[in-house]
Amino acid sequence: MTVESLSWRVQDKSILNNVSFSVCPTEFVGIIGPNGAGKSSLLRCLYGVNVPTEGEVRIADKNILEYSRQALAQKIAVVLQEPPSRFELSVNDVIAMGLTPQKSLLSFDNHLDKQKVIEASRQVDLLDKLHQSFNSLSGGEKQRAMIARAIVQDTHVLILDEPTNHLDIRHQLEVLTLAKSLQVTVICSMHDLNLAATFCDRLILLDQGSIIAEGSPESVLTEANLNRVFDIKAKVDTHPFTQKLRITFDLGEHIDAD
Ligand SMILES: Nc1ncnc2c1ncn2[C@@H]1O[C@H](COP(=O)(O)OP(=O)(O)OP(=O)(O)O)[C@@H](O)[C@H]1O
Repeated sequence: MTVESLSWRVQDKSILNNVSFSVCPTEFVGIIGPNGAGKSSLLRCLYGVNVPTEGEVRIADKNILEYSRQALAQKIAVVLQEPPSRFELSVNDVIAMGLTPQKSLLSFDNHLDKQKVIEASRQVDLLDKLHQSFNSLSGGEKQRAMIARAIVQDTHVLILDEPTNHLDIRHQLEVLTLAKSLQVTVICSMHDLNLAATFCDRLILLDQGSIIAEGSPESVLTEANLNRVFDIKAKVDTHPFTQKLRITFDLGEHIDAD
């Protein structure tokens, strides 16, 4: 996926300014930045809901706006911050909806399809809830069901908008570990900088619609960048378990981060 000189304006307000980057196959890219920085707006451009005012998003060297809805759904699976609440369906049926883009209009679910749904529900720890109604799931369980739906969609690109919203810490780690293990390209907006440091190969730091820094977690999650963009005092050192970066922060009253 390549994003080229992308700008997006609404009602004469500039939300995204001249954003460019490329994502390599199987790379796990995190989009970070403060509230209102433009993370969700950028993701919506990547899956074709926001139409860029300037620039374009390309997959396999073709503008995504030139793909049909079904063709795009064969390329990109999306899990949003808030799971839809209108599904009067079982968990099994919601997950099985992920199979639709790969199928022709009149085909029925076969044994392999059923196996895919069972396997995905097992991966997100919902096997025992397959026959429960989707609406009766907790917020975190709904989120995991939507991730299972994205898994069965079987695309090369997975876009996750704050996927750990609603999840307890164990499920946060499990869902991100699972996303990383899928060996697909993942583009994921995140607020938790420690999870971003642990799971992402590359980070894009957005502020007021522009890329402030891009690169390895070590090059992006610097104390100077974090202090500037989030207006906090940050300390960056090494996580004792993972040996990745660990970020601790404060409004500046308790630490001296000079
Ligand atoms: N359709 C729209 N019409 C008007 N303004 C919009 C629209 N969509 C987004 N915005 C504005 O664009 C800015 C960026 O919003 P966006 O949701 O992309 O930020 P974000 O980085 O995802 O924020 P958060 O971390 O709070 O989820 C915000 O100021 C928002 O109000």
